[in-house]
Amino acid sequence: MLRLDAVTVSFGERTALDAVDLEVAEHDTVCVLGPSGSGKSTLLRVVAGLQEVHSGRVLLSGQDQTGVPPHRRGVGLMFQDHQLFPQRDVAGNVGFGPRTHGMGRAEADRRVAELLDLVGLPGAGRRAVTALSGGEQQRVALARALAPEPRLLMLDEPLGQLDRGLRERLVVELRGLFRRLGTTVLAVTHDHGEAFALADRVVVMERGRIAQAGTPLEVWQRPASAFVARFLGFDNITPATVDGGTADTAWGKLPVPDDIPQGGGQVLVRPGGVLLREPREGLRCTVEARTFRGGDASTVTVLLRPDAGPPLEAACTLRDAPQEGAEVGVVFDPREVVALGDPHGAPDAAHTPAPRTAGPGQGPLVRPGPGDGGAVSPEAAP
Ligand SMILES: Nc1ncnc2c1ncn2[C@@H]1O[C@H](COP(=O)(O)OP(=O)(O)OP(=O)(O)O)[C@@H](O)[C@H]1O
Repeated sequence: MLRLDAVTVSFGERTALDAVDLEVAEHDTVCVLGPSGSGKSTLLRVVAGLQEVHSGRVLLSGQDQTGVPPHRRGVGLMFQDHQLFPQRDVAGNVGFGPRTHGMGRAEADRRVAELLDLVGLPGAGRRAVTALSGGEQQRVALARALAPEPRLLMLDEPLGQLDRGLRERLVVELRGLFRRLGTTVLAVTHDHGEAFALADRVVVMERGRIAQAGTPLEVWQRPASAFVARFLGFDNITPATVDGGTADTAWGKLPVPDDIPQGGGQVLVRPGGVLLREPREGLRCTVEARTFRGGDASTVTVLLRPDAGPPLEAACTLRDAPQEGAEVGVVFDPREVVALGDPHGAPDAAHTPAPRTAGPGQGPLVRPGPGDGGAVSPEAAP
């Protein structure tokens, strides 16, 4: 459906997109994730035809879009701030695209009613958009973006301004809606929880480049670099030398999975792999703090200060969480130890899945769950 070939965009000295290759298969939802300034919005603008490329090409359904103006590309774009027309009512907003494309009034009215049903606002056509809640405006904006039946729907921080509870609900609804309609979606967000809940594939950007692309589960289970791991909220990262079944680290010798690359590099230990024991066992640590993870008060992150090495985070249930100031021992679960690629963010070839162009329904769905501030969290992943 969509292909970017080595797309580069520069603003003066600043390279916003640096030879980006990307594919989005028909019916897939791809979420582009990344910190502020990593190039996410520029990527959408390039596909929409709102931003010229300095080199490379954008292809939609195999056709080079060079020189094709935005309104002829057949893509829909929904911005973070909705950009609804305040002087028009809900129906006027949703019907705007079809009407300007020459659809008759009766047919456009039917379409508007259909779309309002679809987004959960049946009968809201005559309401003033200024009198709607943020979540309702969001739905109207979505219905308006869907109305011209774009071959590709692009969403820029679609749930960015909504409160957390609403985002959690809407992200599940959106996913269901896109599945039912078979819409092809390219969305950008800086919230990894949202991306993991919505996407068949996620693309993590770092300074204008793709740091990793894969299914949510692949990226979550095997972050390709320290940058990706830290962006996903993992902090237990340390240099390591792997020899056989152990890694020599600042925390001592860690057991590692059999398939981990040998030699020098960095490892990540996911918090679930930091197991709390009696103080006599394993690496001795002091409990510095305990924090709740997102909305799930039963899961706690325990921040540990080890006798040796950088701080560690352990995940455990509230029931099992030791008190602040307590002394504990830590042992490591090798299944939660992951080798990371280049610390500067270049993908580790061994762990970066090749871009996939599969059809719908093949990506794992990571259900909303507890998270550290995100709308939904991939921590619910298996
Ligand atoms: N019109 C412009 N003129 C100059 N620099 C720009 C322009 N648009 C974007 N940039 C720069 O290009 C880089 C990428 O910007 P972009 O808006 O794509 O990032 P982003 O990942 O969407 O960020 P955010 O999450 O903050 O929206 C940034 O360094 C930004 O300052």
